[in-house]
Amino acid sequence: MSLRAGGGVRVVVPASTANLGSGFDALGMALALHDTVHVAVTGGPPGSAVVTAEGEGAGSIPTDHEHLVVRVLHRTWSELGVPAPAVRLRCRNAIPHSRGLGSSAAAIVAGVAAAYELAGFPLRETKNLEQALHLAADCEGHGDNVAASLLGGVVIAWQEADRFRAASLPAHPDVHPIALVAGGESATHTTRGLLPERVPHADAAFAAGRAALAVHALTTDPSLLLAATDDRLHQDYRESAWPNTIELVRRLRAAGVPAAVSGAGPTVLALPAGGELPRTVDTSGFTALRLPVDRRGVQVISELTTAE
Ligand SMILES: Nc1ncnc2c1ncn2[C@@H]1O[C@H](COP(=O)(O)OP(=O)(O)O)[C@@H](O)[C@H]1O
Ligand SMILES: N[C@@H](CCOP(=O)(O)O)C(=O)O
Repeated sequence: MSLRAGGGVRVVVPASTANLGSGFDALGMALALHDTVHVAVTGGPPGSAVVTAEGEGAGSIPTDHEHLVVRVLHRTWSELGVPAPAVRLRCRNAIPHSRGLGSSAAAIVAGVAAAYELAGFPLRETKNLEQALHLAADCEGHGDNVAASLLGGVVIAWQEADRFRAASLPAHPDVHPIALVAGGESATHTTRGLLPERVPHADAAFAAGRAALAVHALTTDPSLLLAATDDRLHQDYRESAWPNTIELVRRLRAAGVPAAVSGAGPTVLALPAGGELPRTVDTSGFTALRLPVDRRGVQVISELTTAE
């Protein structure tokens, strides 16, 4: 692939559900709902960008160098030490924005992945993949959702010194995610502002046990998902932003369904045994989407394009 006019890539990137209840900023899972971004290198003024988008966010997101994917392309090329060419982007967005399904993380991963591949740093090489993960997490501010979109499967994200790292594990075949997508929006940076500086030691210990259990439950023994998805680190602190979301999580859990806020909300993630929600729980106001786990993470395909 090449940064010369005529080079291009198609990037297909999955949504994510972060936190999984107990694993605030540490656990994520990729979901089979995908955005597609075509990036073409053109012969226009270096650094310029023209974006067309259809689907989610079309009409409200920028169509120039302020577009999130373009900003990330530029930052990535700058870090790689290569000059930014002119680009044309075509985006088909299926991931709803500001709902807790990782739309910004997916856009960031699309930008980093496209920039790496076009600059000749393929993500199949471990060193490039590790650097790309760090850069994407640094753009997002935490690693859980970008790691899921980049790597697929169930991810564990952590930091060593200032370095973001992640590992991906395959989900158990009996994990059947249902996203109950809320009608309203909630910006992640707003609800991060509702979190306290400190939490009680007992809650930290509770979270450590349940998050470790969540890895076991998601990969090996889904019968433990109800206990594993119980949270004390973020959901209740954010309740004022989406009371209906918290109420639905409580009703599902009272009915024995493993449920948590998806990412920073307001969507609810349910992981019912057998993949069916009980009819007794009223989910009105939310749209249920069955979204299998995406196992592959971001896919980058080389494309030849027209140069202008
Ligand atoms: N595909 C996209 N293209 C451009 N910008 C995007 C895209 N997806 C998300 N964004 C930006 O990210 C914002 C949503 O980010 P955030 O509040 O973190 O919610 P989410 O949980 O959906 O990631 C959108 O309002 C938009 O500004
Ligand atoms: N751990 C983060 C996850 C945010 O995910 P998003 O998909 O809602 O952006 C948080 O809870 O803030």
